[in-house]
Amino acid sequence: MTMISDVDHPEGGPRKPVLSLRGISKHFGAVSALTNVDLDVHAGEVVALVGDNGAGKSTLVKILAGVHQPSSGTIAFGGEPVVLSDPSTALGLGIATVFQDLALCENLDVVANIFLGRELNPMRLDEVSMELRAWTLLNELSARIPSVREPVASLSGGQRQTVAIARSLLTEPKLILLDEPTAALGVAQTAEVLDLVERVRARGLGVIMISHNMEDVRAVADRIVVLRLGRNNGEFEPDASNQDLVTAITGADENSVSRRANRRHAHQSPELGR
Ligand SMILES: Nc1ncnc2c1ncn2[C@@H]1O[C@H](COP(=O)(O)OP(=O)(O)OP(=O)(O)O)[C@@H](O)[C@H]1O
Repeated sequence: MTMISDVDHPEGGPRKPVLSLRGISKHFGAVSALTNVDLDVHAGEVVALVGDNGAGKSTLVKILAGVHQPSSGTIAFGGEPVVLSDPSTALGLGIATVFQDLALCENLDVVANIFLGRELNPMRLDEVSMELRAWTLLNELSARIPSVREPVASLSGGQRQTVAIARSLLTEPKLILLDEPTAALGVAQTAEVLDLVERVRARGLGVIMISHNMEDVRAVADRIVVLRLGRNNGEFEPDASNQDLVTAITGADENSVSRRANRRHAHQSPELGR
């Protein structure tokens, strides 16, 4: 597996980002979903994208996946300006996306799901080679899947997420976008998926992970980027204080959020966009 960063800079100069967004805006009619967003992501880096409901996270990921076109701004990928005109262009350039619904085919087995879509089997591998490739990929990810011939309908939430991530790695992307990979998972399955994210990072990929769960974000992210009302409202180290994060996400400081929560007799810590 080639590490992108080392190849880019054999003399050891400053690391170039694999992805650079400059001044990205997106309007849906009168709604400004994103305004002038700048963002860099490096190879081997996990960037957590956090923000309240409607902050623009999904819109940003959909622009990178080629689903939406930005209204203005530029995207550079691998140091070159790119136009992500549709999903297959984004995938072909090396940007893979795992959407929240995972887009798995319930009745098909793990191998068939990993190779779902003709563009993922360009070499027209036969069944045995496909099974071997799927096994190798899952082993590299230390995935806990009992059998690649299981229909995905019989797998746990964490295992299904694993299959979807393995499928996205088949095309050897340089950047992977994960849309709330731990949503609705229990403690053990969340830990399994976060381990998987670590292993994807270790392969030298850049990772953008949308999450509403600050514990997950702190566990795995190298950097936390906060979107608020469609703008980049600050970038934080994973050990940033809750107060700083809550302030950036909601615009209110944590104490005033807690006071409001107490008045409602809430027993949980402030919810961040959930
Ligand atoms: N296809 C669309 N048409 C019109 N408005 C849209 C569309 N997609 C998103 N929006 C609007 O853009 C804004 C940002 O939405 P987006 O889904 O990107 O936020 P988000 O941060 O992903 O929120 P959530 O955490 O709830 O998923 C919202 O005001 C939303 O209503």
